[in-house]
Amino acid sequence: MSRFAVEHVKRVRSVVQDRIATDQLETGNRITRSWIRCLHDYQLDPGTSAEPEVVAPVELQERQARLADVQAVAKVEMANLYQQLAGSGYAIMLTDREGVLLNYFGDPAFTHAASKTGLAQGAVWSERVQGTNGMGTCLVERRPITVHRDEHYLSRNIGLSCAAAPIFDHEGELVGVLDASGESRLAQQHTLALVCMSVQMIENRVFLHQFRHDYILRFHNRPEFVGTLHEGAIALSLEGKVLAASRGALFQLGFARPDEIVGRDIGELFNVTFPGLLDSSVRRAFHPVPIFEVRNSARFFAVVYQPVAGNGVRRPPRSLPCASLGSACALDTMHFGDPVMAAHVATARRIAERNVSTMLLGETGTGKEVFARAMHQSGPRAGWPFVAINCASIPESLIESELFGYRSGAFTGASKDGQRGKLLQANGGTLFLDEIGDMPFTLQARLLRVLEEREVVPLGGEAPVKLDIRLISATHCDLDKKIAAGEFREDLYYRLQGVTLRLPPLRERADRRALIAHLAAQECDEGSVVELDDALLSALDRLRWPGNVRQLRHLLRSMIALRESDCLGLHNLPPEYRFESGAALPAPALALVAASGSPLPVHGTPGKAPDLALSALESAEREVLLQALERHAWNMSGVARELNISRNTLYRKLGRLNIEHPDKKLFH
Ligand SMILES: Nc1ncnc2c1ncn2[C@@H]1O[C@H](COP(=O)(O)OP(=O)(O)OP(=O)(O)O)[C@@H](O)[C@H]1O
Repeated sequence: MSRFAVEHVKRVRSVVQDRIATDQLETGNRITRSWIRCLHDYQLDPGTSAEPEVVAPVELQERQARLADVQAVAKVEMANLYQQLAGSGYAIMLTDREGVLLNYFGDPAFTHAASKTGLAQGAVWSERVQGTNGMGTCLVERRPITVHRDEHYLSRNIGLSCAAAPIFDHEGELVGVLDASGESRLAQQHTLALVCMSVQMIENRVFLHQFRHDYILRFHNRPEFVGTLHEGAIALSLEGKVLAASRGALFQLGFARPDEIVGRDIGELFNVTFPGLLDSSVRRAFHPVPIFEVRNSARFFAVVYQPVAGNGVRRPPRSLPCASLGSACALDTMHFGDPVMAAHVATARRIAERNVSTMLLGETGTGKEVFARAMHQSGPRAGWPFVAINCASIPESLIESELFGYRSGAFTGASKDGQRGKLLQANGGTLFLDEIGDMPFTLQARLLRVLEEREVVPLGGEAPVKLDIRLISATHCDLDKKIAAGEFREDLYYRLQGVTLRLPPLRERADRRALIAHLAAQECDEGSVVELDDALLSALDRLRWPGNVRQLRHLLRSMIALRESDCLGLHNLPPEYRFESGAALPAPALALVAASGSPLPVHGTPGKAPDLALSALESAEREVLLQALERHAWNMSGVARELNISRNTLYRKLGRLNIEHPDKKLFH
């Protein structure tokens, strides 16, 4: 035994005996308490040279099978965590509740040394067998813990540094431990925080998977956190009774144990009715809706996800709104009888279960992202993340790290904790690559390689991480032209477009009127009903809608917000829309006519000067854009943000509407 080991054994014995002599068995920190258990209760020799205990292969398989649900999810998270820590000599391990090591991801530099101490599959790391250690002591304490170097009880383990966090099931039962262990000199402060985040992710995903055949309410007090590891999740029966709640849900609602809310009606927790909540989730196309908690009136944002079809799916009662019947309904709301959209929905349903890459084409605002989300919702990946990345709005220099992530210290300015790229954030779920036509050419080759090999190597990292994603891409560009111009790789194009769906512009949709009524209903507050009279519907039906469904939604939103009564008519239509719809001449268009001295040509009239060949609506749009540009002192990012469009879309609009900076300087 080395001199350090001998001194360690002496120190452990003296600390424990001191405590026993002074009758302080229950006091002290967690490490001391653990040492006392080891010597006093388990009668372990801190200097033992006994071989590490390992279960037989058959027993290991049985234990792995018992925790199959957790293991399936944990493997992905372990790979992600390993990737974040790779190169720092760490191994990531999962144990069951008896401390038997079920899975091991090891840094090659560490694996050899680790196997000597028993850090290998099948080894038993309970406190009773291995003394004070991350996994075993975490199981006893039921809390996250780090056990660093000579805080270990056995002298043979003092070269290790372990960060471990417990994994609980939805009933609050401890099911296992996730642990990152490495050689102590490489110990990092933030390791325990990363392990805790991974555990939270595992618990959430296991919850979503286990209750995938039930309704699941996912919520947070910030809308952007719904769908992230910070969210709370509550599984609901068809009648709206709480079946189970995730740890995050209990925490946010201020409950200590699941049995405090299981069996309650959702209306006892939030000021909503279950059918109302289902309805508004579907109507809002699965964007979080505000709800209020009953006890403290705290505001949350929530989405109800529908049961995924499959064996054992219980049929919803007849009284629920049609839109909430079954998971396929997310796709149902994509059309109201338009034959092109109906065919697309049918295709999307046929490929819902298969991992076919899909390319969505269509003008801006036709609903490509909404459609992609509906596809995600209707497939088996619904409980997993939907991650959208807009290739046009991220500066070229950042796209690579956004997509692939990076290891700590990979480049100047990189966060010290590294970052998990969007590809890995989407692991298990769907990655939506919006505006793919604007992806820089050099990055296209790298993306293609990742898609072919189905694994990612983060910037500055060495170890590849397996990738399991469904890919949906979208663009308004003519990719054929881009390929011909050498701006888009043909091989990537074929890899992305397993199935191509072109979403029709709003002006070509045969179900325009029904869609208008549907969106108007979505824009109303719960409980209120707004009617659109025939004259208004006809006027809206005649418009050309360059901004498609997005523009329609915004117009309806402002008309509904400004209404004086619940029946909307032509008088509610803003003046700039009236001319084109045939209702009246719009004020901004009049101003333009007056300024130019010419009559205003209708849209597309040939032979006119380009700056005048604008429809009334385009003139109005031009006016609105000019005002926004003035407001933001011609700052493009500010204008794009205010109008909720990408910078690329904004530049396209400026070109189309002949808007130039007054000083003809470059836009910034
Ligand atoms: N089927 C739909 N149901 C409800 N709302 C829709 C639908 N389609 C589009 N919208 C509305 O239009 C807005 C724009 O949709 P989305 O972002 O999906 O369009 P897009 O084609 O991806 O646009 P862009 O090319 O500019 O990114 C959405 O925020 C939503 O409000």
